[in-house]
Amino acid sequence: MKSAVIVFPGSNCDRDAQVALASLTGEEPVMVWHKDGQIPDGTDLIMVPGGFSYGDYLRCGAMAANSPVISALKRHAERGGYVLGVCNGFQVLTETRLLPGALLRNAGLDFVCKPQALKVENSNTAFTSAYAGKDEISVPIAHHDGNYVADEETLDRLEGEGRVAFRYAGNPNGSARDIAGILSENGRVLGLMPHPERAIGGHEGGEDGRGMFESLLAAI
Ligand SMILES: NC(=O)CC[C@H](N)C(=O)O
Repeated sequence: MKSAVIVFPGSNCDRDAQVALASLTGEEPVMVWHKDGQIPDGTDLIMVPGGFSYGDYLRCGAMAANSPVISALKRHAERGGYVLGVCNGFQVLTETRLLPGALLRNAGLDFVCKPQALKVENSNTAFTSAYAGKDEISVPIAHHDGNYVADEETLDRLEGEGRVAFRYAGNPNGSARDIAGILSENGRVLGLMPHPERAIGGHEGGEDGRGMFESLLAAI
């Protein structure tokens, strides 16, 4: 599987993403500086990592969503390529409109940083098939703007189309309908606030994040 990780000024989970992809897919991802604007041909998966792109100024992800690499990201998604946006990456994907809705300040106004129980809401997707038969997993969260909102019609559509991939078991941030991660219409773009790349079985946050990479490997 050929993957790329986009790096913005202020990304801070890009190296975690690099380590997770290299160790779980067997191939080093290409690290793409956002200003270069180019994604190598033949890339299967683009990962938009977590962090504080442009210092979270204006709105989290808003400035990154206007950077030169975004047109290549959109072309990749339009061609049916896979995209995984984690935390700040999820915020970037909503700001680019590759995913619907928005991520607002946590309802409690605090930065939340802890292991988080998640319900696997749909294990019949390219990102979640490895979780089949597993209802609940634990993946770390670390954010201050994870409060997912969308209008009722959009939320109903996401649920009706099986595009809610993960829900929080114990809502940490006020997200509508406990939503932790959603898919695009074609099921190939996943945005989620929890960090699977920090839970791959090392010394950090357990190993329940591995399933997302293993599912992708099987799908691709
Ligand atoms: N870990 C992250 O990606 C943080 C995301 C974002 N900057 C927030 O705090 O909401």
